[in-house]
Amino acid sequence: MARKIAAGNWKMNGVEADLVQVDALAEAVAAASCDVLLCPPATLIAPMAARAGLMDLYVGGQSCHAAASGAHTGDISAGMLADAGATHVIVGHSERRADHGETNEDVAAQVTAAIDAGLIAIICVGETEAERDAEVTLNVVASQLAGSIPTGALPAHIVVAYEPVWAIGTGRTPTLEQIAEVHDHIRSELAARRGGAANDIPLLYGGSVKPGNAVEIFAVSNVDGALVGGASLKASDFGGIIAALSAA
Ligand SMILES: O=C(CO)COP(=O)(O)O
Repeated sequence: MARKIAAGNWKMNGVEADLVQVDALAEAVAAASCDVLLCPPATLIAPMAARAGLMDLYVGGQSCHAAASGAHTGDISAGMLADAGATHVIVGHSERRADHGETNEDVAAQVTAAIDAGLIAIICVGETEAERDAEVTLNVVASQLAGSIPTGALPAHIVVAYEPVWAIGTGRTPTLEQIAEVHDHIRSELAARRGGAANDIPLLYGGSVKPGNAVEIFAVSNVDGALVGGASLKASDFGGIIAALSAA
């Protein structure tokens, strides 16, 4: 059985004053029966980790470079994220793939770097609206999985997040049947390569998850949690999602 994870991706939002949201999450985290992770901008990783103190809250990065160090202006390495207090890193988010031209090969190299630095890599996959309309969603997701996960990566070191691009920040979500179809497909694709160990890889759904739809999404087969954008910025919303996952 895979661990359950409620993960928040703050994207390029948040300044130090917003860390009060971490304090406000204390009760929800203390009551949680799932892992809780927040991925703030890199500038807030260290202060968030310090703020988390004795709380059972993991802190993660949103991206990392494949190299450990060197002449890569503006980039950050997995080792630097770990040094700042991160335990996880999101890789291959569709916004990185679109804004920075990251390919499956780039993502696979980042996953290797993350694991080498002792981080858990949260690998994002998902189709565009045009791909869904063309009925190639399952193929797209399968080829992203095949290309973005290095063969040597152990299940304990990776998490897969299914994030349909058209559902991100739009308030639209796939139907529960569509989520089940993709998550079941991801599980069987992983099992084809890794056998029974694939069952230990948490599969997160991401894209317009809110407290109001979390309960039904967490009841879907092979959904082990969520990667939450907008609703992770407010402790009251994210707390509701954590509670829904804990009860699932
Ligand atoms: O991209 C996402 C998380 O990585 C999802 O964002 P929203 O929850 O804002 O749709």
